[in-house]
Amino acid sequence: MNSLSCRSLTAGYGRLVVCRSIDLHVAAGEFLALLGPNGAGKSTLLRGLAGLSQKSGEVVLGERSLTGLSAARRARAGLAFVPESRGNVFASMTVAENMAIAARRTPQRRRAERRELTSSLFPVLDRYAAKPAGLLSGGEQQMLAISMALLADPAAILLDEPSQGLAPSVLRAIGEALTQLRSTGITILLAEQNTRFATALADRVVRIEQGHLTDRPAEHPQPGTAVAEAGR
Ligand SMILES: Nc1ncnc2c1ncn2[C@@H]1O[C@H](COP(=O)(O)OP(=O)(O)OP(=O)(O)O)[C@@H](O)[C@H]1O
Repeated sequence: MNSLSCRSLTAGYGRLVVCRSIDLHVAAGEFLALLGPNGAGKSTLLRGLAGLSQKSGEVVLGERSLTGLSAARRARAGLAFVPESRGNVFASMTVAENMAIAARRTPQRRRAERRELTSSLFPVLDRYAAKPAGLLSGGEQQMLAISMALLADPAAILLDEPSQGLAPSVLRAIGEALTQLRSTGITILLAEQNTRFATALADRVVRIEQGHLTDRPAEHPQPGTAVAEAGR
């Protein structure tokens, strides 16, 4: 696990600047939720950290500067990113093949440990090992996408609205998995519109509005206490 921070991060698309001069620090092992309404810039900030929309500023993972590195290199350096959109899996390949691809750079011994973790987070995927990933439900594809990110053995993970469009029971399963993941000590930055879901899980919450972090206080119950409720 490593801390993740950015300083004066500006991110956007082409000429469009969405996030301007963002300073953010996620401590090693912390679970931070980034909350904000539709279009506030949550995805753009995560994409900036991941190397997909950064225009300027610094991004640092642990002791290592990721500034100037491509998204692929940032991933290899230990920063995993699970984007918002569905279809973050290889649809025509089986669940097992998707997992094997995700774990290909992970050392053999560590790979077995990671596989044990993902199997315990999302046991349903074990039943579908031989099924083409494209035939999984949206929620199961989300579980597979998170599993694939974890199989690469990252130090920190960026999760973009994993709750989006999920049925309450699936949301509950994802929430429980994230609670379990939190206890492994991995650094987590979760972008969410679902305040209830995110505040139930996170150690700390920050808000973003119109591309700026704000000081507006957020509702913040004890970590992990309302996961089941948030999924109802
Ligand atoms: N690929 C893109 N090209 C141009 N503009 C974009 C692109 N993606 C997002 N935007 C714009 O950037 C702004 C912020 O969008 P972003 O997706 O970061 O917000 P968000 O907080 O994640 O919202 P949501 O919860 O709806 O996903 C919006 O005005 C959006 O239209």
